[in-house]
Amino acid sequence: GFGLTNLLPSNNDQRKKRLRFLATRSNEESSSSVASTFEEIARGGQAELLLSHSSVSSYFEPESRKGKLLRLANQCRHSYLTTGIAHIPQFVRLDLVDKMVEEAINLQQREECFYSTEDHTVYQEPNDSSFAQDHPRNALQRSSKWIIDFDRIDQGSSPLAILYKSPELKAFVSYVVRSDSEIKDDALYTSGCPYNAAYYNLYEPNDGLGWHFDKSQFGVNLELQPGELGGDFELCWNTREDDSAWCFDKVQNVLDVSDDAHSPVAQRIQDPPVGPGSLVFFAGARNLHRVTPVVSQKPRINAIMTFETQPNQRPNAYSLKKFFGR
Ligand SMILES: O=C(O)CCC(=O)C(=O)O
Ligand SMILES: [Fe+2]
Repeated sequence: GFGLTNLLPSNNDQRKKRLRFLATRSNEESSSSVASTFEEIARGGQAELLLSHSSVSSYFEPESRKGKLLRLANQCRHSYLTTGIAHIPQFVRLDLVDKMVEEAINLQQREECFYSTEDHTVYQEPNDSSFAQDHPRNALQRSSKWIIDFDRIDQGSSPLAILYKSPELKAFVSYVVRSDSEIKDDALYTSGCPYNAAYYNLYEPNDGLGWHFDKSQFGVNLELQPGELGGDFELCWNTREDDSAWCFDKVQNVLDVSDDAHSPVAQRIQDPPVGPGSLVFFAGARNLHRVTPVVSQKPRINAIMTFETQPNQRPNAYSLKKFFGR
């Protein structure tokens, strides 16, 4: 399904009417008040907890240990470490969720987007001809979705860009995801890539994402318009011990039996029941994950924010070409 054709009525007059409606709506929006700082964005959602301490560096110091924020952070950290996923419902308010949904749809209408349809390997690495074509190293996955990448988002006014670039969010993400005992340095960086730093995903009917490992080290998923039917996020916990191990046997196992509900692999698939505004931390570089095909008409929309342990990191050319068209 191609987005524009699905979103707009097929009748020409109706299409024009719909476009006029969308245009008026976006004019009205820009004249209404827009949240332009992290503080404004955080109000009214669980993200507000990130404002409850005066400086970012004091969030997690002993004197605030009894705080709600630390409890939430520790719950997330524990869940992330033991299941590869942590879920915070209602992290951002619904009016901001609506703003982001509208931003994504408006950019898609203006064709500021890329529809990825190419098959890809699980590892997001080019084919290696020293392995058979059906070996997990080369096995192809079918995916399709729209991406509105970071470069297409208004850096000054988009709530997504403001959220992504805020030191408050980064400090929180760092606390949750960088808790492995082998990691001494807890620094975390936003991406050096102008495209995959933070982006919107739009899945229309039949769109979905095959099994894959992420190229960015840490991914945080902000759910905006979860799929009504289909479009489930599934993560297979413990697929590989580190970001570069191949673990062909485990990967093969997931590819072979994951659709069998009684298989041990299926039981390791995490699928949190998310709602609009949910924040989901997922260890996507280490754990195979996918999005099942969307069945209902309403598109599934979310935003992915990526973080790295080193500054100026970028995904490889393969991933940029296949998914971002860049
Ligand atoms: O859309 C999702 O829920 C997951 C997206 C994802 O895995 C990705 O963009 O790499
Ligand atoms: Fe992913």
